[in-house]
Amino acid sequence: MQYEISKEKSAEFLRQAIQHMSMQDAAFHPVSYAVWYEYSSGEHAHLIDEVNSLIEKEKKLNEKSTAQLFNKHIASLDADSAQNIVDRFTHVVSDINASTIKAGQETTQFRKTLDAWSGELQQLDGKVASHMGQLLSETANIQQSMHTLQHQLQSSLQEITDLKNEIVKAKQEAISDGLTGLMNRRGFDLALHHSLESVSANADTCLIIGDIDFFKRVNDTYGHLFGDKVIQAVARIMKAVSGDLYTAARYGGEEFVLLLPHTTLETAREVAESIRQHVANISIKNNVTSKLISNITISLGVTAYQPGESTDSFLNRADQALYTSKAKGRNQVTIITEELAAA
Ligand SMILES: Nc1nc2c(ncn2[C@@H]2O[C@H](COP(=O)(O)OP(=O)(O)OP(=O)(O)O)[C@@H](O)[C@H]2O)c(=O)[nH]1
Repeated sequence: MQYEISKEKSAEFLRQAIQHMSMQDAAFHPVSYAVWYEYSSGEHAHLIDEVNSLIEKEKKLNEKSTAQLFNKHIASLDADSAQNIVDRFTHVVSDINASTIKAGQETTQFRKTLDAWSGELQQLDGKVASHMGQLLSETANIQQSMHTLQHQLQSSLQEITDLKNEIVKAKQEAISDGLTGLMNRRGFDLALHHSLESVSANADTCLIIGDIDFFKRVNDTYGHLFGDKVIQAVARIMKAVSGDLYTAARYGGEEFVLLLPHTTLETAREVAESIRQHVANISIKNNVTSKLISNITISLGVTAYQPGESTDSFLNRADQALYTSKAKGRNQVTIITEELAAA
């Protein structure tokens, strides 16, 4: 879905969407707003066809058919697009809410004025007093409708807040690893791109890739659950070593990465060496035999970013360093500089 449209055009879609929504049986909420916004934008031929045929059959869309349309045509959007829809809806509802509050205040003032006049006019002319009574009762009805609308808008705003929180949570979950709480590969790739795009990215940005040694054997010998505990223990080390300075992630099954901005290759090597040593000191209880298992090791590769190179080339060089460590017997750190990689 494209959102690169002019403000005027999007305001026009909003206006049309609200008009359509007001004619349906479904309440005003982000889901129906999203359906009608997309309908009004004219972008989704399938959505438009289905809405038109539903309206032809049912006259109005109810909650169920609106939710079905949303799930079928809109729920597949990514978190950013969903966020976009919610943000736009928040603005619309907040604006309407503000106008309603203002209109409510004006109606209250109007009623007060009528009340004051009513007393005076009653003494003068019975007919005028009767018209005044009608005006007062109609104003009271308007006031009641305003209260109801305000109440509905307040619940819409609450619903939007809940939805926003869910989106924030979904976004967070999309970039974190469930087993370790570290960033996952997707999150790391985003962080890496972001970091390398920044003007301060230079040769003092380093990357460490680590891979637990013979991990298949760990799983085969002690079981998958024990393997998970090992992964979690290594993740804790990565987290502790990173602090606020570096970005750590679980890049794959038993593979970890660490991005070190503003760090020399020598410091990165020391960090990698410290990770290696900490992992070699891991000791985990095997719940089946109650014995402590401590022969866990990790191989690591380290390299420095070469200004202008692609993220793939940066990652590949670190990977090359890691596999040199594996090939040389594991449980060690290898550094590859640009010159060595080219050789
Ligand atoms: N317990 C557990 N195992 C996993 C997980 N993800 C991947 N693995 C296992 O990790 C193992 C990786 O094995 P390999 O890629 O063959 O490598 P390795 O045995 O570590 O050997 P080297 O890397 O050459 O030292 C596989 O057996 C996967 O099943 C996970 O989340 N939990």
